[in-house]
Amino acid sequence: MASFEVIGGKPLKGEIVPQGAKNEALQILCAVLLTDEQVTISNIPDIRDVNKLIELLRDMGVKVGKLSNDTYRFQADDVHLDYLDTPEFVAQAGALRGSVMILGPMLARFGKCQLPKPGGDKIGRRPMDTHFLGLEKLGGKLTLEGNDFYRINTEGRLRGAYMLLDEASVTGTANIVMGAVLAEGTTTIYNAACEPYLQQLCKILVRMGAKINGIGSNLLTIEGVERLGGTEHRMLPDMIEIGSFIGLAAMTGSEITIKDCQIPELGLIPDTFRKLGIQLEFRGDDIFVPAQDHYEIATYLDGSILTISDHTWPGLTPDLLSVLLVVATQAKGTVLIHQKMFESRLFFVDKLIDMGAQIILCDPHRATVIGLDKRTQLHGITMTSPDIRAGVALLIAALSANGRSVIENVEQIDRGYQNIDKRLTALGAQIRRL
Ligand SMILES: CC(=O)N[C@H]1[C@@H](OP(=O)(O)OP(=O)(O)OC[C@H]2O[C@@H](n3ccc(=O)[nH]c3=O)[C@H](O)[C@@H]2O)O[C@H](CO)[C@@H](O)[C@@H]1O
Ligand SMILES: C=C(OP(=O)(O)O)C(=O)O
Repeated sequence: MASFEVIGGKPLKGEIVPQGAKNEALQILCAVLLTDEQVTISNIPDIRDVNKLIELLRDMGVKVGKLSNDTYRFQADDVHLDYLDTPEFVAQAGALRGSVMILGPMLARFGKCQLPKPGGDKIGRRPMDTHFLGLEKLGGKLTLEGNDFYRINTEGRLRGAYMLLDEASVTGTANIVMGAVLAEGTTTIYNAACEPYLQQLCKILVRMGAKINGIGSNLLTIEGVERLGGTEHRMLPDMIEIGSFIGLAAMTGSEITIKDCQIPELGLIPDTFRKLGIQLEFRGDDIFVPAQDHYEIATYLDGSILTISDHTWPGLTPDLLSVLLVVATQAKGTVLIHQKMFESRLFFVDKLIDMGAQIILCDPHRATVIGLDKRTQLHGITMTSPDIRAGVALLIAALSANGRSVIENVEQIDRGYQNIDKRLTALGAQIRRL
C-alpha cells in the first residue's frame, strides 16, 4: 500500500491542465469492441482504472497501439471469446467498475458475455439490475451463478424494444445503448442517464455509424444497424478533477488557473462552488480561482440553511460531494451535505473530525458541516483513503492543514487522478510518495 506524506498549510499557485475524463474513458474504451475496424482515442488519462481496462481489452485479443502519451489505436478484429473463461479474466474484470460495460458490446456483437461482480468503490450497494433488465428486454438471457457471477447470451441478433429504466444508471444506460446500436429494429430507452460522458459515448457511436436520436435527453431512440465502423474520438476533460482543483484552491487559499475546462459541459458544478462562497472567473475556457482568505456559504432566500445534494444529470454529480464537504469545513456558515445515491460515502468525515473539522454525521446519507471560517486550521493526522473521492478530499484537507499528514492506501486516488502528487507539487504543494 502506497502513502502520501503531506506537509500542509502552504498556498499553491499556478496553472493546471485537467486530465481526460476517467468515467468517459471507461465507456469509450468498451465501445471499441463493437467494430472490427480501427478506433483511435485521444486524451486518455494515464490512471490505474483506465490502464487496467486497456490491459483487459488487450488480453481479450483487441490490438492496442500506443500512438503517443494519451492516444491509442484499438482494433477488435480478433476477440478471443475463450479468454472470458479463464481465471485471469475473472480477476481482471472484477478489479474495476468500468469492465461492466463490456457486457452490452460483447452481447450485441458475439451473442454472449460473462462477468464477475464488478469492482470499483465500496460506497454502498451498487445494483446491476438496470443493466440486465435492459439487456434482457433486448433479448439477452441472464444466468446468475451465486450472487456474484453473471452470464448473458442471445440466440441470433438482439431485437429492439421499448424500455422504461427503473433508474437512470450511468453504466447501465451505456451497456444498453451499446447493445441496442447493433440490435434489429428500434429501441426506445426512457429514463436514460444523459450525463456528458454518456453523450460522448452516443456521439462516438454515431460517428461509427449508429443511429441515435435524443442525445443529451433521457429519451433515446436507437435504430439498430448491422455493423459499425472505425472512427476517432477525443475525451472531455475530467469534470470531477476540475471540481477537485476548484475545491483545493479555495481550501488552501491558492490562486489557481484550471486550463481548457470545456465549461459548458460542467453543468451545476461551478455554481455549486459559488454557493459555498468561492469566487470563480471564466477566462475563455479556463477557470481562474483567486486566492481567498474567506468564503461564505449562501443561505436559501428565507435565510434557512443550504443543502447540497446529488442527483442524476443534469443534477449535481455524487462524485463531487466529498470535495464540497471538505471545502465547507473552512467556509463561514453551515451547510447540509446530502449524499442520496450512495449510503457509505460519508463515513470518511470521522477523519476530518479528527483533524479538527466541525461536522455532525446525521445518518449515512447526511452530514452537517459547521464551517470554521479559517479561524482555526485543520491539523495533520495519519489516515487511510477509503475511496477515490474521499481520498482526494482528504488530500485537499491535508494540504490545507497545519503540519504533517500521512494518507495511506493512495492506490484509491491513483485509480482516477493522474500523477496527482507530481502535478500538485508543480504548483508548490509538499507531497511525497512513500
Ligand atoms: C465508472 C463510472 O462511470 N462510475 C460512475 C457511475 O457509476 P454507476 O453506473 O455504477 O452508477 P449508477 O448510475 O448505476 O448508480 C449510482 C447509484 O445511484 C443509485 N441511483 C441511480 C440512478 C437513479 O435514478 N437513482 C438512484 O438511486 C443507484 O442505485 C446506485 O446506488 O455513475 C455514478 C453516478 O453518477 C458515479 O458515482 C460513478 O462514478
Ligand atoms: C465511484 C467512482 O468510481 P467507480 O464507479 O469506478 O467506483 C468515482 O469515479 O467516483
